[in-house]
Amino acid sequence: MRPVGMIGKWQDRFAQSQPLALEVGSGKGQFIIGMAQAHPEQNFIALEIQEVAIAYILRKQVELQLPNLQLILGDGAALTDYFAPGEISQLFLNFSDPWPKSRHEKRRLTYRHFLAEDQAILASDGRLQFKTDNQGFFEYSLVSMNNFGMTFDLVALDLHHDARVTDNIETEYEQKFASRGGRIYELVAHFPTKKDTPARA
Ligand SMILES: C[S@@+](CC[C@H](N)C(=O)[O-])C[C@H]1O[C@@H](n2cnc3c(N)ncnc32)[C@H](O)[C@@H]1O
Repeated sequence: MRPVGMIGKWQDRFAQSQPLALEVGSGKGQFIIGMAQAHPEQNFIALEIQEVAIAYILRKQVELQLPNLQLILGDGAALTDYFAPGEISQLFLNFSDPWPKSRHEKRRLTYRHFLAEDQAILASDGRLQFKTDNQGFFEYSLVSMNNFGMTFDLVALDLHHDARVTDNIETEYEQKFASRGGRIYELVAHFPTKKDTPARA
C-alpha cells in the first residue's frame, strides 16, 4: 500500500525536523544505518521493494532505535507517489540493478524517466549520489545524467583509492565486491535549477 497520507509530511515521523535523505534499494541496510549513526543532524529513509530485506533493516532498527531513521516497503520507481516536490535533500542509489541488456534500458534507475522522478522530489540544492561496481552502468549513467542537464560535483573512477573521498560508508554489495579486488565507481550530481536553464531567444 502506498503511504499517500505521508506525502509532504515525512518530517512528522522523526524526533526532529532536519534535512531528509533517501536511499532507494537499501538491501539489508548497512549503508543507511551507518549513515544515520554517523549523521544525527540528518534524517534518513530506507526505501526497499523486498519484504525480506526491509524486515532485516527493521529488525536492526528495533534494536538500535535510531531517532533519525524511517523505513518504507515500496517501489523506488515511483518516488512522486511517496514524496512531495523538494521534500528530499539527498538521494542515494547504491548498487542498483544494472539491467545490462539494451532492451532493459528503461528499467535502469538512472534512465531519464527515473531521473525526472528524482528531480521532482529533490530540493533545488539537492544531490544525487550513485555508487556501482559496474563500469558499463556507470558510463551509461554519466551519459544519461549529462543528457538530462545534470552537473557533476564528483566523479570517482576508483572510490576506495580516491583521496577526495574521506567519509565513504560501505554498502553490503560494495564490501563484497571491494574485498574481491573490484573497483567501485561513484558520482555525485545535481539537477539544473531554473537559473541554470538558458533563456529562450
Ligand atoms: C543489488 S541490491 C543492492 C543493495 C544495497 N544497496 C547494497 O548496495 O548493498 C539492489 C537492491 O535494490 C532493491 N530494489 C530493486 N528495485 C527496487 C525498486 N524499484 N524499489 C526499491 N528497491 C528496489 C532490491 O530489492 C535490492 O535489495
